[in-house]
Amino acid sequence: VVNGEDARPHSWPWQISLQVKHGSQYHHTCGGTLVGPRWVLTAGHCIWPGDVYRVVLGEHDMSTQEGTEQIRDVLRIIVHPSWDIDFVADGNDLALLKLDKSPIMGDSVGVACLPEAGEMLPPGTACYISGWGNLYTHGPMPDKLQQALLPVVGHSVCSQSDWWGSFVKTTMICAGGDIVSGCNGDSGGPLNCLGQDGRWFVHGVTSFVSSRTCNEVKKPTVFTRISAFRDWLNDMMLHY
Ligand SMILES: CC(C)[C@H](NC(=O)C(F)(F)F)C(=O)N[C@@H](C)C(=O)Nc1ccc(C(F)(F)F)cc1
Repeated sequence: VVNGEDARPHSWPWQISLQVKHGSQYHHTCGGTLVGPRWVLTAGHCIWPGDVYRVVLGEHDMSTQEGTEQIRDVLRIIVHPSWDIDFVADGNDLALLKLDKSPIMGDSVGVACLPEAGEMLPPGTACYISGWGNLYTHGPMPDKLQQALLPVVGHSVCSQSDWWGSFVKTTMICAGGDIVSGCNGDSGGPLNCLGQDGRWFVHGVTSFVSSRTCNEVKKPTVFTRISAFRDWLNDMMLHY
């Protein structure tokens, strides 16, 4: 997250760290959201065939053991059938991970609320991105979970030719701007937006930023719009 701040510990209890095994060590590769007791939603581009993953929940500061961390193995990975890393602009950048067993829910770990199918955020809605991604382009990863307030950019603006043009689809959400943005390592994490009832809802899954620089003018962070995939999510979680 570029130009963000340390999140209050565990204020986004559905935020997870997706970690990939290299040799005998695991390291953070993407964010994700706990969307069911045994289900984590992340980005399709976070998943590479043959890699071994684990999920860390209740995490805040990656450099210390805080006693709130819970580690779970991944039993099954379901990448959206229409996701293609060579066609990022087509969207469908989603993957569902089934955990070997549910984490223990409490103050540090909880399931996210998701928007109903088709629910759209009015432009200008203030949402928070959260993640352990780079603090700036080619910069370091933070130890503590970061967050930043990103205003939602309407599709009519975001699809202008000097913005994302035809690379952005209506199955995506644009948010942020030239000051605050997601960055590599935030991939797959949540876009947290305050609902009418005072609860926080996760509306987006962090998908892409400019390939030139994370916080580029007129290239807001692009998220997969969860409300466009509720049927697929429900079908998968019911069936597998
Ligand atoms: C998509 C991921 C590989 C990666 N995502 C992120 O860093 C994330 F945190 F924003 F999710 C990314 O945007 N990386 C940059 C370097 C990139 O490749 N961006 C990119 C932007 C637009 C498009 C296009 F045009 F296809 F839509 C493709 C890639």
